[in-house]
Formats: sequence, C-alpha cells, structure tokens
Amino acid sequence: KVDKEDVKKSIPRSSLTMANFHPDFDKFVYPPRLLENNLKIKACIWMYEDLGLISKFHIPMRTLVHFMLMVRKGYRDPPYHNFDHAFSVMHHAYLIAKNLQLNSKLSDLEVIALLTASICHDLDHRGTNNAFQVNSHSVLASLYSSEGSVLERHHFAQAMCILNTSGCNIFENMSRKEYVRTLDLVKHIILATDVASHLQILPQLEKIVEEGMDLTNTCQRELLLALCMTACDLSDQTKQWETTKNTAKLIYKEFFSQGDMEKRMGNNPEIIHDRERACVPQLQINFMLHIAQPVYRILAALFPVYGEVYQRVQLNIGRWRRVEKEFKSRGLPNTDSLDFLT
Ligand SMILES: Cc1nc2ccc(C(=O)NCC(C)C)cc2n2c(-c3cc(OC(C)(C)C)ccc3Cl)nnc12
Ligand SMILES: [Mg+2]
Ligand SMILES: [Zn+2]
Repeated sequence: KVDKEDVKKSIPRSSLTMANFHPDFDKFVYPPRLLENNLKIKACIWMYEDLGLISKFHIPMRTLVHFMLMVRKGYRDPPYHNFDHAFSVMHHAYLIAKNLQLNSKLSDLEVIALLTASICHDLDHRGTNNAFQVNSHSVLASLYSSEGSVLERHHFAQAMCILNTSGCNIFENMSRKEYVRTLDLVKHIILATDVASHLQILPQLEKIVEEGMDLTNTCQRELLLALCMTACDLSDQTKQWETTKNTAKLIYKEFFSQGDMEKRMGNNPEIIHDRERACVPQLQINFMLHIAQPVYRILAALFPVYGEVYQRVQLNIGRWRRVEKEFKSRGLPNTDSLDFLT
C-alpha cells in the first residue's frame, strides 16, 4: 500500500508527465483498469494537471494529494463499486474533457466539477442498489429515502465530508461564488448517476440531438454534464471485449450477492440479482440497448470525434449476441458459467 510519504515524495511537478503511465493514456482506446494500483493516485493528480486545473484554481499540491488519498480511503471493496471503478470513471471524464475539447464548450468550473464528481461519484458504495437500501431499512434509506436517489445522495455527502476535512479542500482558493457553483455542479452530476434519473432525462437528450444543442442555456449545459457523467460511469463498455467481459463478471458477482441477501431476508430478488434465474448475456444485451447505447449514440451525435467510442460499444453488443447464442446452444443454465465466456 502506497502511503502518504511515498505519494508526496514522488510528486514534484517535474515528475508529472504522462510518460509515467502509458503512451495511449489520453486516448479513448486506453483501458485505465490496466494501470497498476500504486500509480492511480499519481495519475489522478496528473489528470488535473494536464487539464490545466491545478494552476487555474491554484490547488496546492499537498491539498490535492491529501484529497485523493481521502477519496481512495472513502471507497469500500465490493467486487465492482470500488476505487478501481471510480478511477476508470474519472479517466473517461479526463478523456472526454481532453478529446472533445470540452473547455471550449464548457467552463473550467464545469470541467473540474465533472472530474471531481467522477472520482467521488460512488464513495462508500456498499455493493447493493437503492431498492435494497429501502427494503432493508438501511441507515441511508432513513436519511434519504424521502428524496430518492438514496445512494447518490450519500456519495455526494461523503464527497462534501472529504472537502470539509482540513487540508483536503481542493476548491479552497476559489472565490465564494465559484465555490458554491462548483459544489452545486458536483451534486447535480453525482445525482445524475441514479439509473432512475438517467432514464428520466434520456427523452430530453434525444430532443437536444434533434433540435441541436444550445450551450448558452444553463439547463442544456447541465444535461450535457449529466450525459458525460453517465458515459463515464459506463465507460468499461467502450473498451475491448476483455474489459467488458471482466466488468460483467464483477457486476454480477455484486448483483447476485445482493440477491442472496434478499433471499435470506425473505424477499424475492429481481431477476438481474437472482443467480438461479439470470441469463447474463441476455441481461447485458438489454442493458446495452436500453441504458448504455443511447448514451454513446447521443454523445457521438453531439461530438463526431466521439464516434469511435460509439463504434466500440456496438462491437461489444455484437459480442454479447454471439455469446448469448453460444449460451443457448449449450443450454448453460446460469451465470457461474461466465468463466466460459470467450
Ligand atoms: C455492465 C453493467 N450492467 C448493468 C446491468 C444492469 C444495471 C441496472 O442497474 N439495471 C437495473 C435498472 C435497469 C432498473 C446496471 C448495469 N451497470 C452499471 C450501472 C449504471 C448505473 O447508472 C447509470 C450509469 C446512470 C446507468 C448505476 C448502477 C450500475 Cl451497476 N454500470 N455498468 C453496468
Ligand atoms: Mg453509482
Ligand atoms: Zn459508478
């Protein structure tokens, strides 16, 4: 485990170059899950640096290091919703900011809000979904179930706790106005990662594609930020098949553990959480077609350079269709045969 001293020693400004990570680090093809764990904090700091955010917002290096160490500590270790997921989500935010030249469409404030929301968006996730919080009468449900988006409100609250920890407030040198606006944006962007909210804004996003985006309109800027955030949250689907397949294994490991717990509590789990009823390839095709593909189609429609990302999502859907046929032909009953996945 890399501790504070190692991280601080190893980050003089001069050492912050992309060469430390990979020549393709800032390309859409690069899979961030391949980066070795003890370089991830340094890579997070590099991403702020490379987008010019450290100098723009006068972020002291020691503050950014402490912030990142606290964020990493703020994640638990469920199969999927852990710091590796947060890191890969932040990396995609960096790719979008850099390759879509978002800073010519959005303000630096909106870019730093997207990057920071990405690394914080699943803080303290327990590996169970919103419905489980409510059905199990969890503490989080008692806190937030009246407003909905129970987990996402908690992830945001955890991010605020870290910013309020002395020596960790990376926004401390902003003006009062900038500070308030940035926190509002981080909250909006994290709350956009609730599946229910995402499904609700899809029609509005389709409308923007038909009518053209008007970035002088604050609501449309916030819709674009929500779209970018869900594209980042799902970005494992935009990489080579290995990544997509491995992510499915992690997701269903988490989903089926929740289903097992629900059965022990005497509740009937959704099919997607039930290892005895779920057919992973079919569920993944549904998820890709109804939740993931629209995100990348819309973003590619708004930013043509993003077309290569949409193509890779299409390729992965094609792979799932081939796997589904294979599953059916072998009559494989359930998910433990995921290892069978070619
Ligand atoms: C590979 C992959 N398969 C998934 C299959 C099903 C579901 C799911 O929630 N189905 C139940 C709904 C339809 C009632 C989510 C999946 N998923 C996510 C994910 C995305 C999330 O939020 C946004 C980004 C806003 C969609 C929030 C939580 C999660 Cl786990 N990330 N990767 C995946
Ligand atoms: Mg989440
Ligand atoms: Zn997430």
